[in-house]
Amino acid sequence: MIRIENIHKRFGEEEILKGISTTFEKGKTNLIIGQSGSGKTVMLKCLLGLFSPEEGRIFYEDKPIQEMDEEEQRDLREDIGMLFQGGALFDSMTIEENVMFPLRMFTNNKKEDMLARVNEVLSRVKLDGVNKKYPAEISGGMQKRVSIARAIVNKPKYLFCDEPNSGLDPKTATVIDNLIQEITHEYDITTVVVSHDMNSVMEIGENIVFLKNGLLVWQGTNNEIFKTDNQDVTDFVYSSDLFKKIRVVQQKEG
Ligand SMILES: Nc1ncnc2c1ncn2[C@@H]1O[C@H](COP(=O)(O)OP(=O)(O)OP(=O)(O)O)[C@@H](O)[C@H]1O
Repeated sequence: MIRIENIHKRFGEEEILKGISTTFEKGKTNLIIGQSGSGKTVMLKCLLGLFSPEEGRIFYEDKPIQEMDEEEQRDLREDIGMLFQGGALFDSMTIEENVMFPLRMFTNNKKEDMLARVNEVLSRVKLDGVNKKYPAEISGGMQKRVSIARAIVNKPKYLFCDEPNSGLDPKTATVIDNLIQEITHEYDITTVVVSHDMNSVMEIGENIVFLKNGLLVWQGTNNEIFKTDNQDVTDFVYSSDLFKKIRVVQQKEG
């Protein structure tokens, strides 16, 4: 569980996050959504400790990151899996080496144990047998699955995903969304996904935080987001023609 208590983040004169409080629960896919420039990435970077908010606190379980000593911060880093936009695999490493990388960084495990774990997570993302291939030799969707395998190889308690679907076709994007959600439930991870994508909102939005101009203006589930009358949210949700048409049908059906 991650709890955010009234965080403010400024750059010079400009206040980007204007007092955000919320909770991201364990075992749920938590989404941060909002228009471009609303502060999603800045919020993600605050959660990761890459930016320090001027005010407010961020709790991992019941410990604020601001009060963690170096050892606690290192432990926290080990507990975090990251799925970067675009996948961010190392091109010159094989799939096996890519997935093993966090284990080499953070553990002193024996090579055979690391390999067993790599095979376990590759199998979990349905990529058995690709170990010796290079990223350029597999499809974009498969690369994303390798990135997911790498993000979970060290059994993280927290998983952060930055636009996990960018560059994927809608069908593959849905496969990736569902995989993220399944893994979140299976391993009881606190997952936070930054997204623009309405399909992701529909598929996996178990707890959605909607930001506008650095403020949290709405929070709820994927079922609730289609029923809300909050104008900011409906402008965002129904910005595509498809969703506008769905809304008209829904309203006709009462
Ligand atoms: N390091 C920085 N220094 C100064 N301003 C920054 C910095 N990082 C972000 N900002 C500003 O903060 C605001 C919010 O940016 P942020 O990247 O969080 O938006 P976003 O919601 O993630 O947008 P997008 O969906 O386009 O990625 C923007 O006005 C941006 O220019």
